[in-house]
Amino acid sequence: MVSVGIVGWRGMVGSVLMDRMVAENDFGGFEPVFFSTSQAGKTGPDIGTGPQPVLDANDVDKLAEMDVVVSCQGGSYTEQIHPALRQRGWRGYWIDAASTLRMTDDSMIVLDPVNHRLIDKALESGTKDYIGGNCTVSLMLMAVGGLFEKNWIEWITSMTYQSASGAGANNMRELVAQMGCLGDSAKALLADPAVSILDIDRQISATLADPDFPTQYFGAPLAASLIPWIDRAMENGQTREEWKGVAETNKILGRSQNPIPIDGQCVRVGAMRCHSQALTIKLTEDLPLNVIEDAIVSANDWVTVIPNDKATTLSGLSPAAVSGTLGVPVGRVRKLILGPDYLTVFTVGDQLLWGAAEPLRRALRIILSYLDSAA
Ligand SMILES: NC(=O)C1=CN([C@@H]2O[C@H](COP(=O)(O)OP(=O)(O)OC[C@H]3O[C@@H](n4cnc5c(N)ncnc54)[C@H](OP(=O)(O)O)[C@@H]3O)[C@@H](O)[C@H]2O)C=CC1
Ligand SMILES: N[C@@H](CC(=O)OP(=O)(O)O)C(=O)O
Repeated sequence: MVSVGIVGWRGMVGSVLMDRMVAENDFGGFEPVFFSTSQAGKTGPDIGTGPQPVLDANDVDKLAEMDVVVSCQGGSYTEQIHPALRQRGWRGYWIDAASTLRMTDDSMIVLDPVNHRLIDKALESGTKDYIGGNCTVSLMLMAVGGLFEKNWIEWITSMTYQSASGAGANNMRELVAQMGCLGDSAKALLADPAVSILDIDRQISATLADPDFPTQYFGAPLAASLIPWIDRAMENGQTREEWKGVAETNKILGRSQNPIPIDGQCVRVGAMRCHSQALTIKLTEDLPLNVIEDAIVSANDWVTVIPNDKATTLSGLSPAAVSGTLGVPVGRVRKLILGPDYLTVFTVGDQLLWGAAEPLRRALRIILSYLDSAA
């Protein structure tokens, strides 16, 4: 039976992955083996088949016994373990959430509703590293993959509204702590309807500026504010998150030789786990909106078009509405006054599901079924 080593199952992305695998009955037909850098010898996650022993995730010999390794452990783990495994001749499949291997020549970025055909080709040609894409990129492609498929996109500029979860579990906690701190500081003033809103605003501003305001992880207030910087600086003035938009999208689409220009500003906002994006799309031709919407919704089973009215937008096109679901709504679809070939859309998606865990569990299924058919 195929053995699948799972590393990083305790973390945020890994826990979402475990939940999805249990929900989809993915555990079956292979032998799961759980690894941890800190819990070796303890009991693993409950996957409905009784307690699982946990092995040491730094034990390269044990990992090398696996046919497939799935890692949600993070980039430094990948940097250390992946080369060690390959150097000792391991030819197994490596599926990873971390960005480390995404742009290597030997890897495939997996987002099967968009690039299943390329994944199949990669399997046939012997590719062994299958890496989940950047969350913002994967969610953008889930939203408007239909327009890419039709070759209707000349370029895109994306303005993002990215959730705290993209920065990690501690950052999510810090966002909630910041919200709590602000709420507490204004509580007495809010209780008195006669208090001026400007007094409340002054109180909030003072709390945001207080040296004790919790900013250890974000480095700045996020609640009642935003942070227009994600990831590290690139030499050309982009942040790395912005660079990933063009680099990863074109790799996922297999267009590295003939890339579609994509650029914009990536901004952290006070949402918990859904990234939102406003896209300006330069179309290759003037297409009617109904034709555009048809192409968007027919691209995959999760994307929907939200009618461009206030009530439906408020109820269906927000992080609050989408959080914890696999749905990828696309709304505010209209032509810009810039011209008939300038389209704008707004889209929201769960950053931990389609943005991280879901492409990995589906890549595992594809690889297992490939191994099964090759056996
Ligand atoms: N966060 C995100 O939204 C996204 C993350 N990714 C990538 O996924 C990878 C993992 O990210 P993420 O899940 O956020 O990382 P986490 O920090 O949540 O988890 C990583 C590891 O930390 C260890 N750990 C230490 N203390 C705890 C604890 N109290 N609870 C749970 N785990 C703990 C666990 O390893 P051990 O069992 O060995 O102790 C765990 O596997 C990163 O490479 C990231 O780039 C990709 C897309 C989106
Ligand atoms: N950088 C993303 C999250 C993430 O982990 O991205 P990547 O997998 O590309 O490092 C964000 O902060 O929202």
